[in-house]
Amino acid sequence: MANGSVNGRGRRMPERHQGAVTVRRAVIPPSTADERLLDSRQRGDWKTRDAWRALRILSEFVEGFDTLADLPPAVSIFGSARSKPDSREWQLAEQVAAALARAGYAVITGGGPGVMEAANKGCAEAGGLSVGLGIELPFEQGLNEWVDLGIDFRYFFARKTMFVKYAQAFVVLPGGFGTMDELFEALTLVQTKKVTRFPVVLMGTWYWQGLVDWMRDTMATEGKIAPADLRLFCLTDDVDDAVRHIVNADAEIAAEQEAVLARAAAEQQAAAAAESISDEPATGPEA
Ligand SMILES: CC(C)=CCNc1ncnc2c1ncn2[C@@H]1O[C@H](COP(=O)(O)O)[C@@H](O)[C@H]1O
Repeated sequence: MANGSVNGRGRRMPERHQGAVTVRRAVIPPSTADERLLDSRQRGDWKTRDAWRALRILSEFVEGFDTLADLPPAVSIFGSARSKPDSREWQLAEQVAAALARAGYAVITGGGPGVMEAANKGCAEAGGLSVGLGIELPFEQGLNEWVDLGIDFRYFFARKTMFVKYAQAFVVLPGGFGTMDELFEALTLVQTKKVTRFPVVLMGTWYWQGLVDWMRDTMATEGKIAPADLRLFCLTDDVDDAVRHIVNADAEIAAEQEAVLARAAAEQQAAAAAESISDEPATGPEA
């Protein structure tokens, strides 16, 4: 990720974060790690370079898992990097993040500007843990100032794993390609049962209603999704509604997990009791 930080003379200087590494001015390479990995024109040296890259990719997972393992329950919030503070989605992001923080959730965003910044701000100001998972980009940018725990990633796919692994739910506000990518990845994971019972809340009915109508009238009608798939997300502009949806889903999952544990414990107890009966010496008239 690139960032313009301010030097001693108050001037902005070009800066890029590449995972743990920060480079400035002439040392900034002309492309990003993702771009170099995905560029198939350099296939000739894949055996040596890609093998090394695999270790670097692994290290991003290790860094992410290590840093985020102790996170409290969290919600990932997505939305446009281009939204301005006076936009409806900025306001909504700030409010829902604050409400989630008050409900005890950490908030995870992409750490960038726009809706991400709004969500980090809402969370931080409400006293929640505000997390930003930044990404190395070819143009100047940095973690927004409201991120209190930040990790910079080189690779989009390693970063995306963290959004899912360390969140209990997704809230998706109006956005462009990046937001669509994150929304549909989440829906695909739930639809294919790679993650179970993962609430996805769409906020901003003025923006999403057209897409939801198209999903119902075209996608479902033409059999590309099941009608039940339309229930994998909820659409609301009401902050309390959104938080309630997430809290209720969480409570249901916790109750289900408790029931599974209780069943397993009861089965274990029954098996142990049966074993002790069969171990007892036989008594009776013939004994
Ligand atoms: C001004 C600008 C384009 C900055 C880009 N800076 C970014 N910084 C961090 N995450 C990003 C950025 N752009 C896209 N993303 C990712 O994609 C989503 C937003 O993409 P979009 O603006 O909807 O398509 C975010 O939720 C985020 O995870």
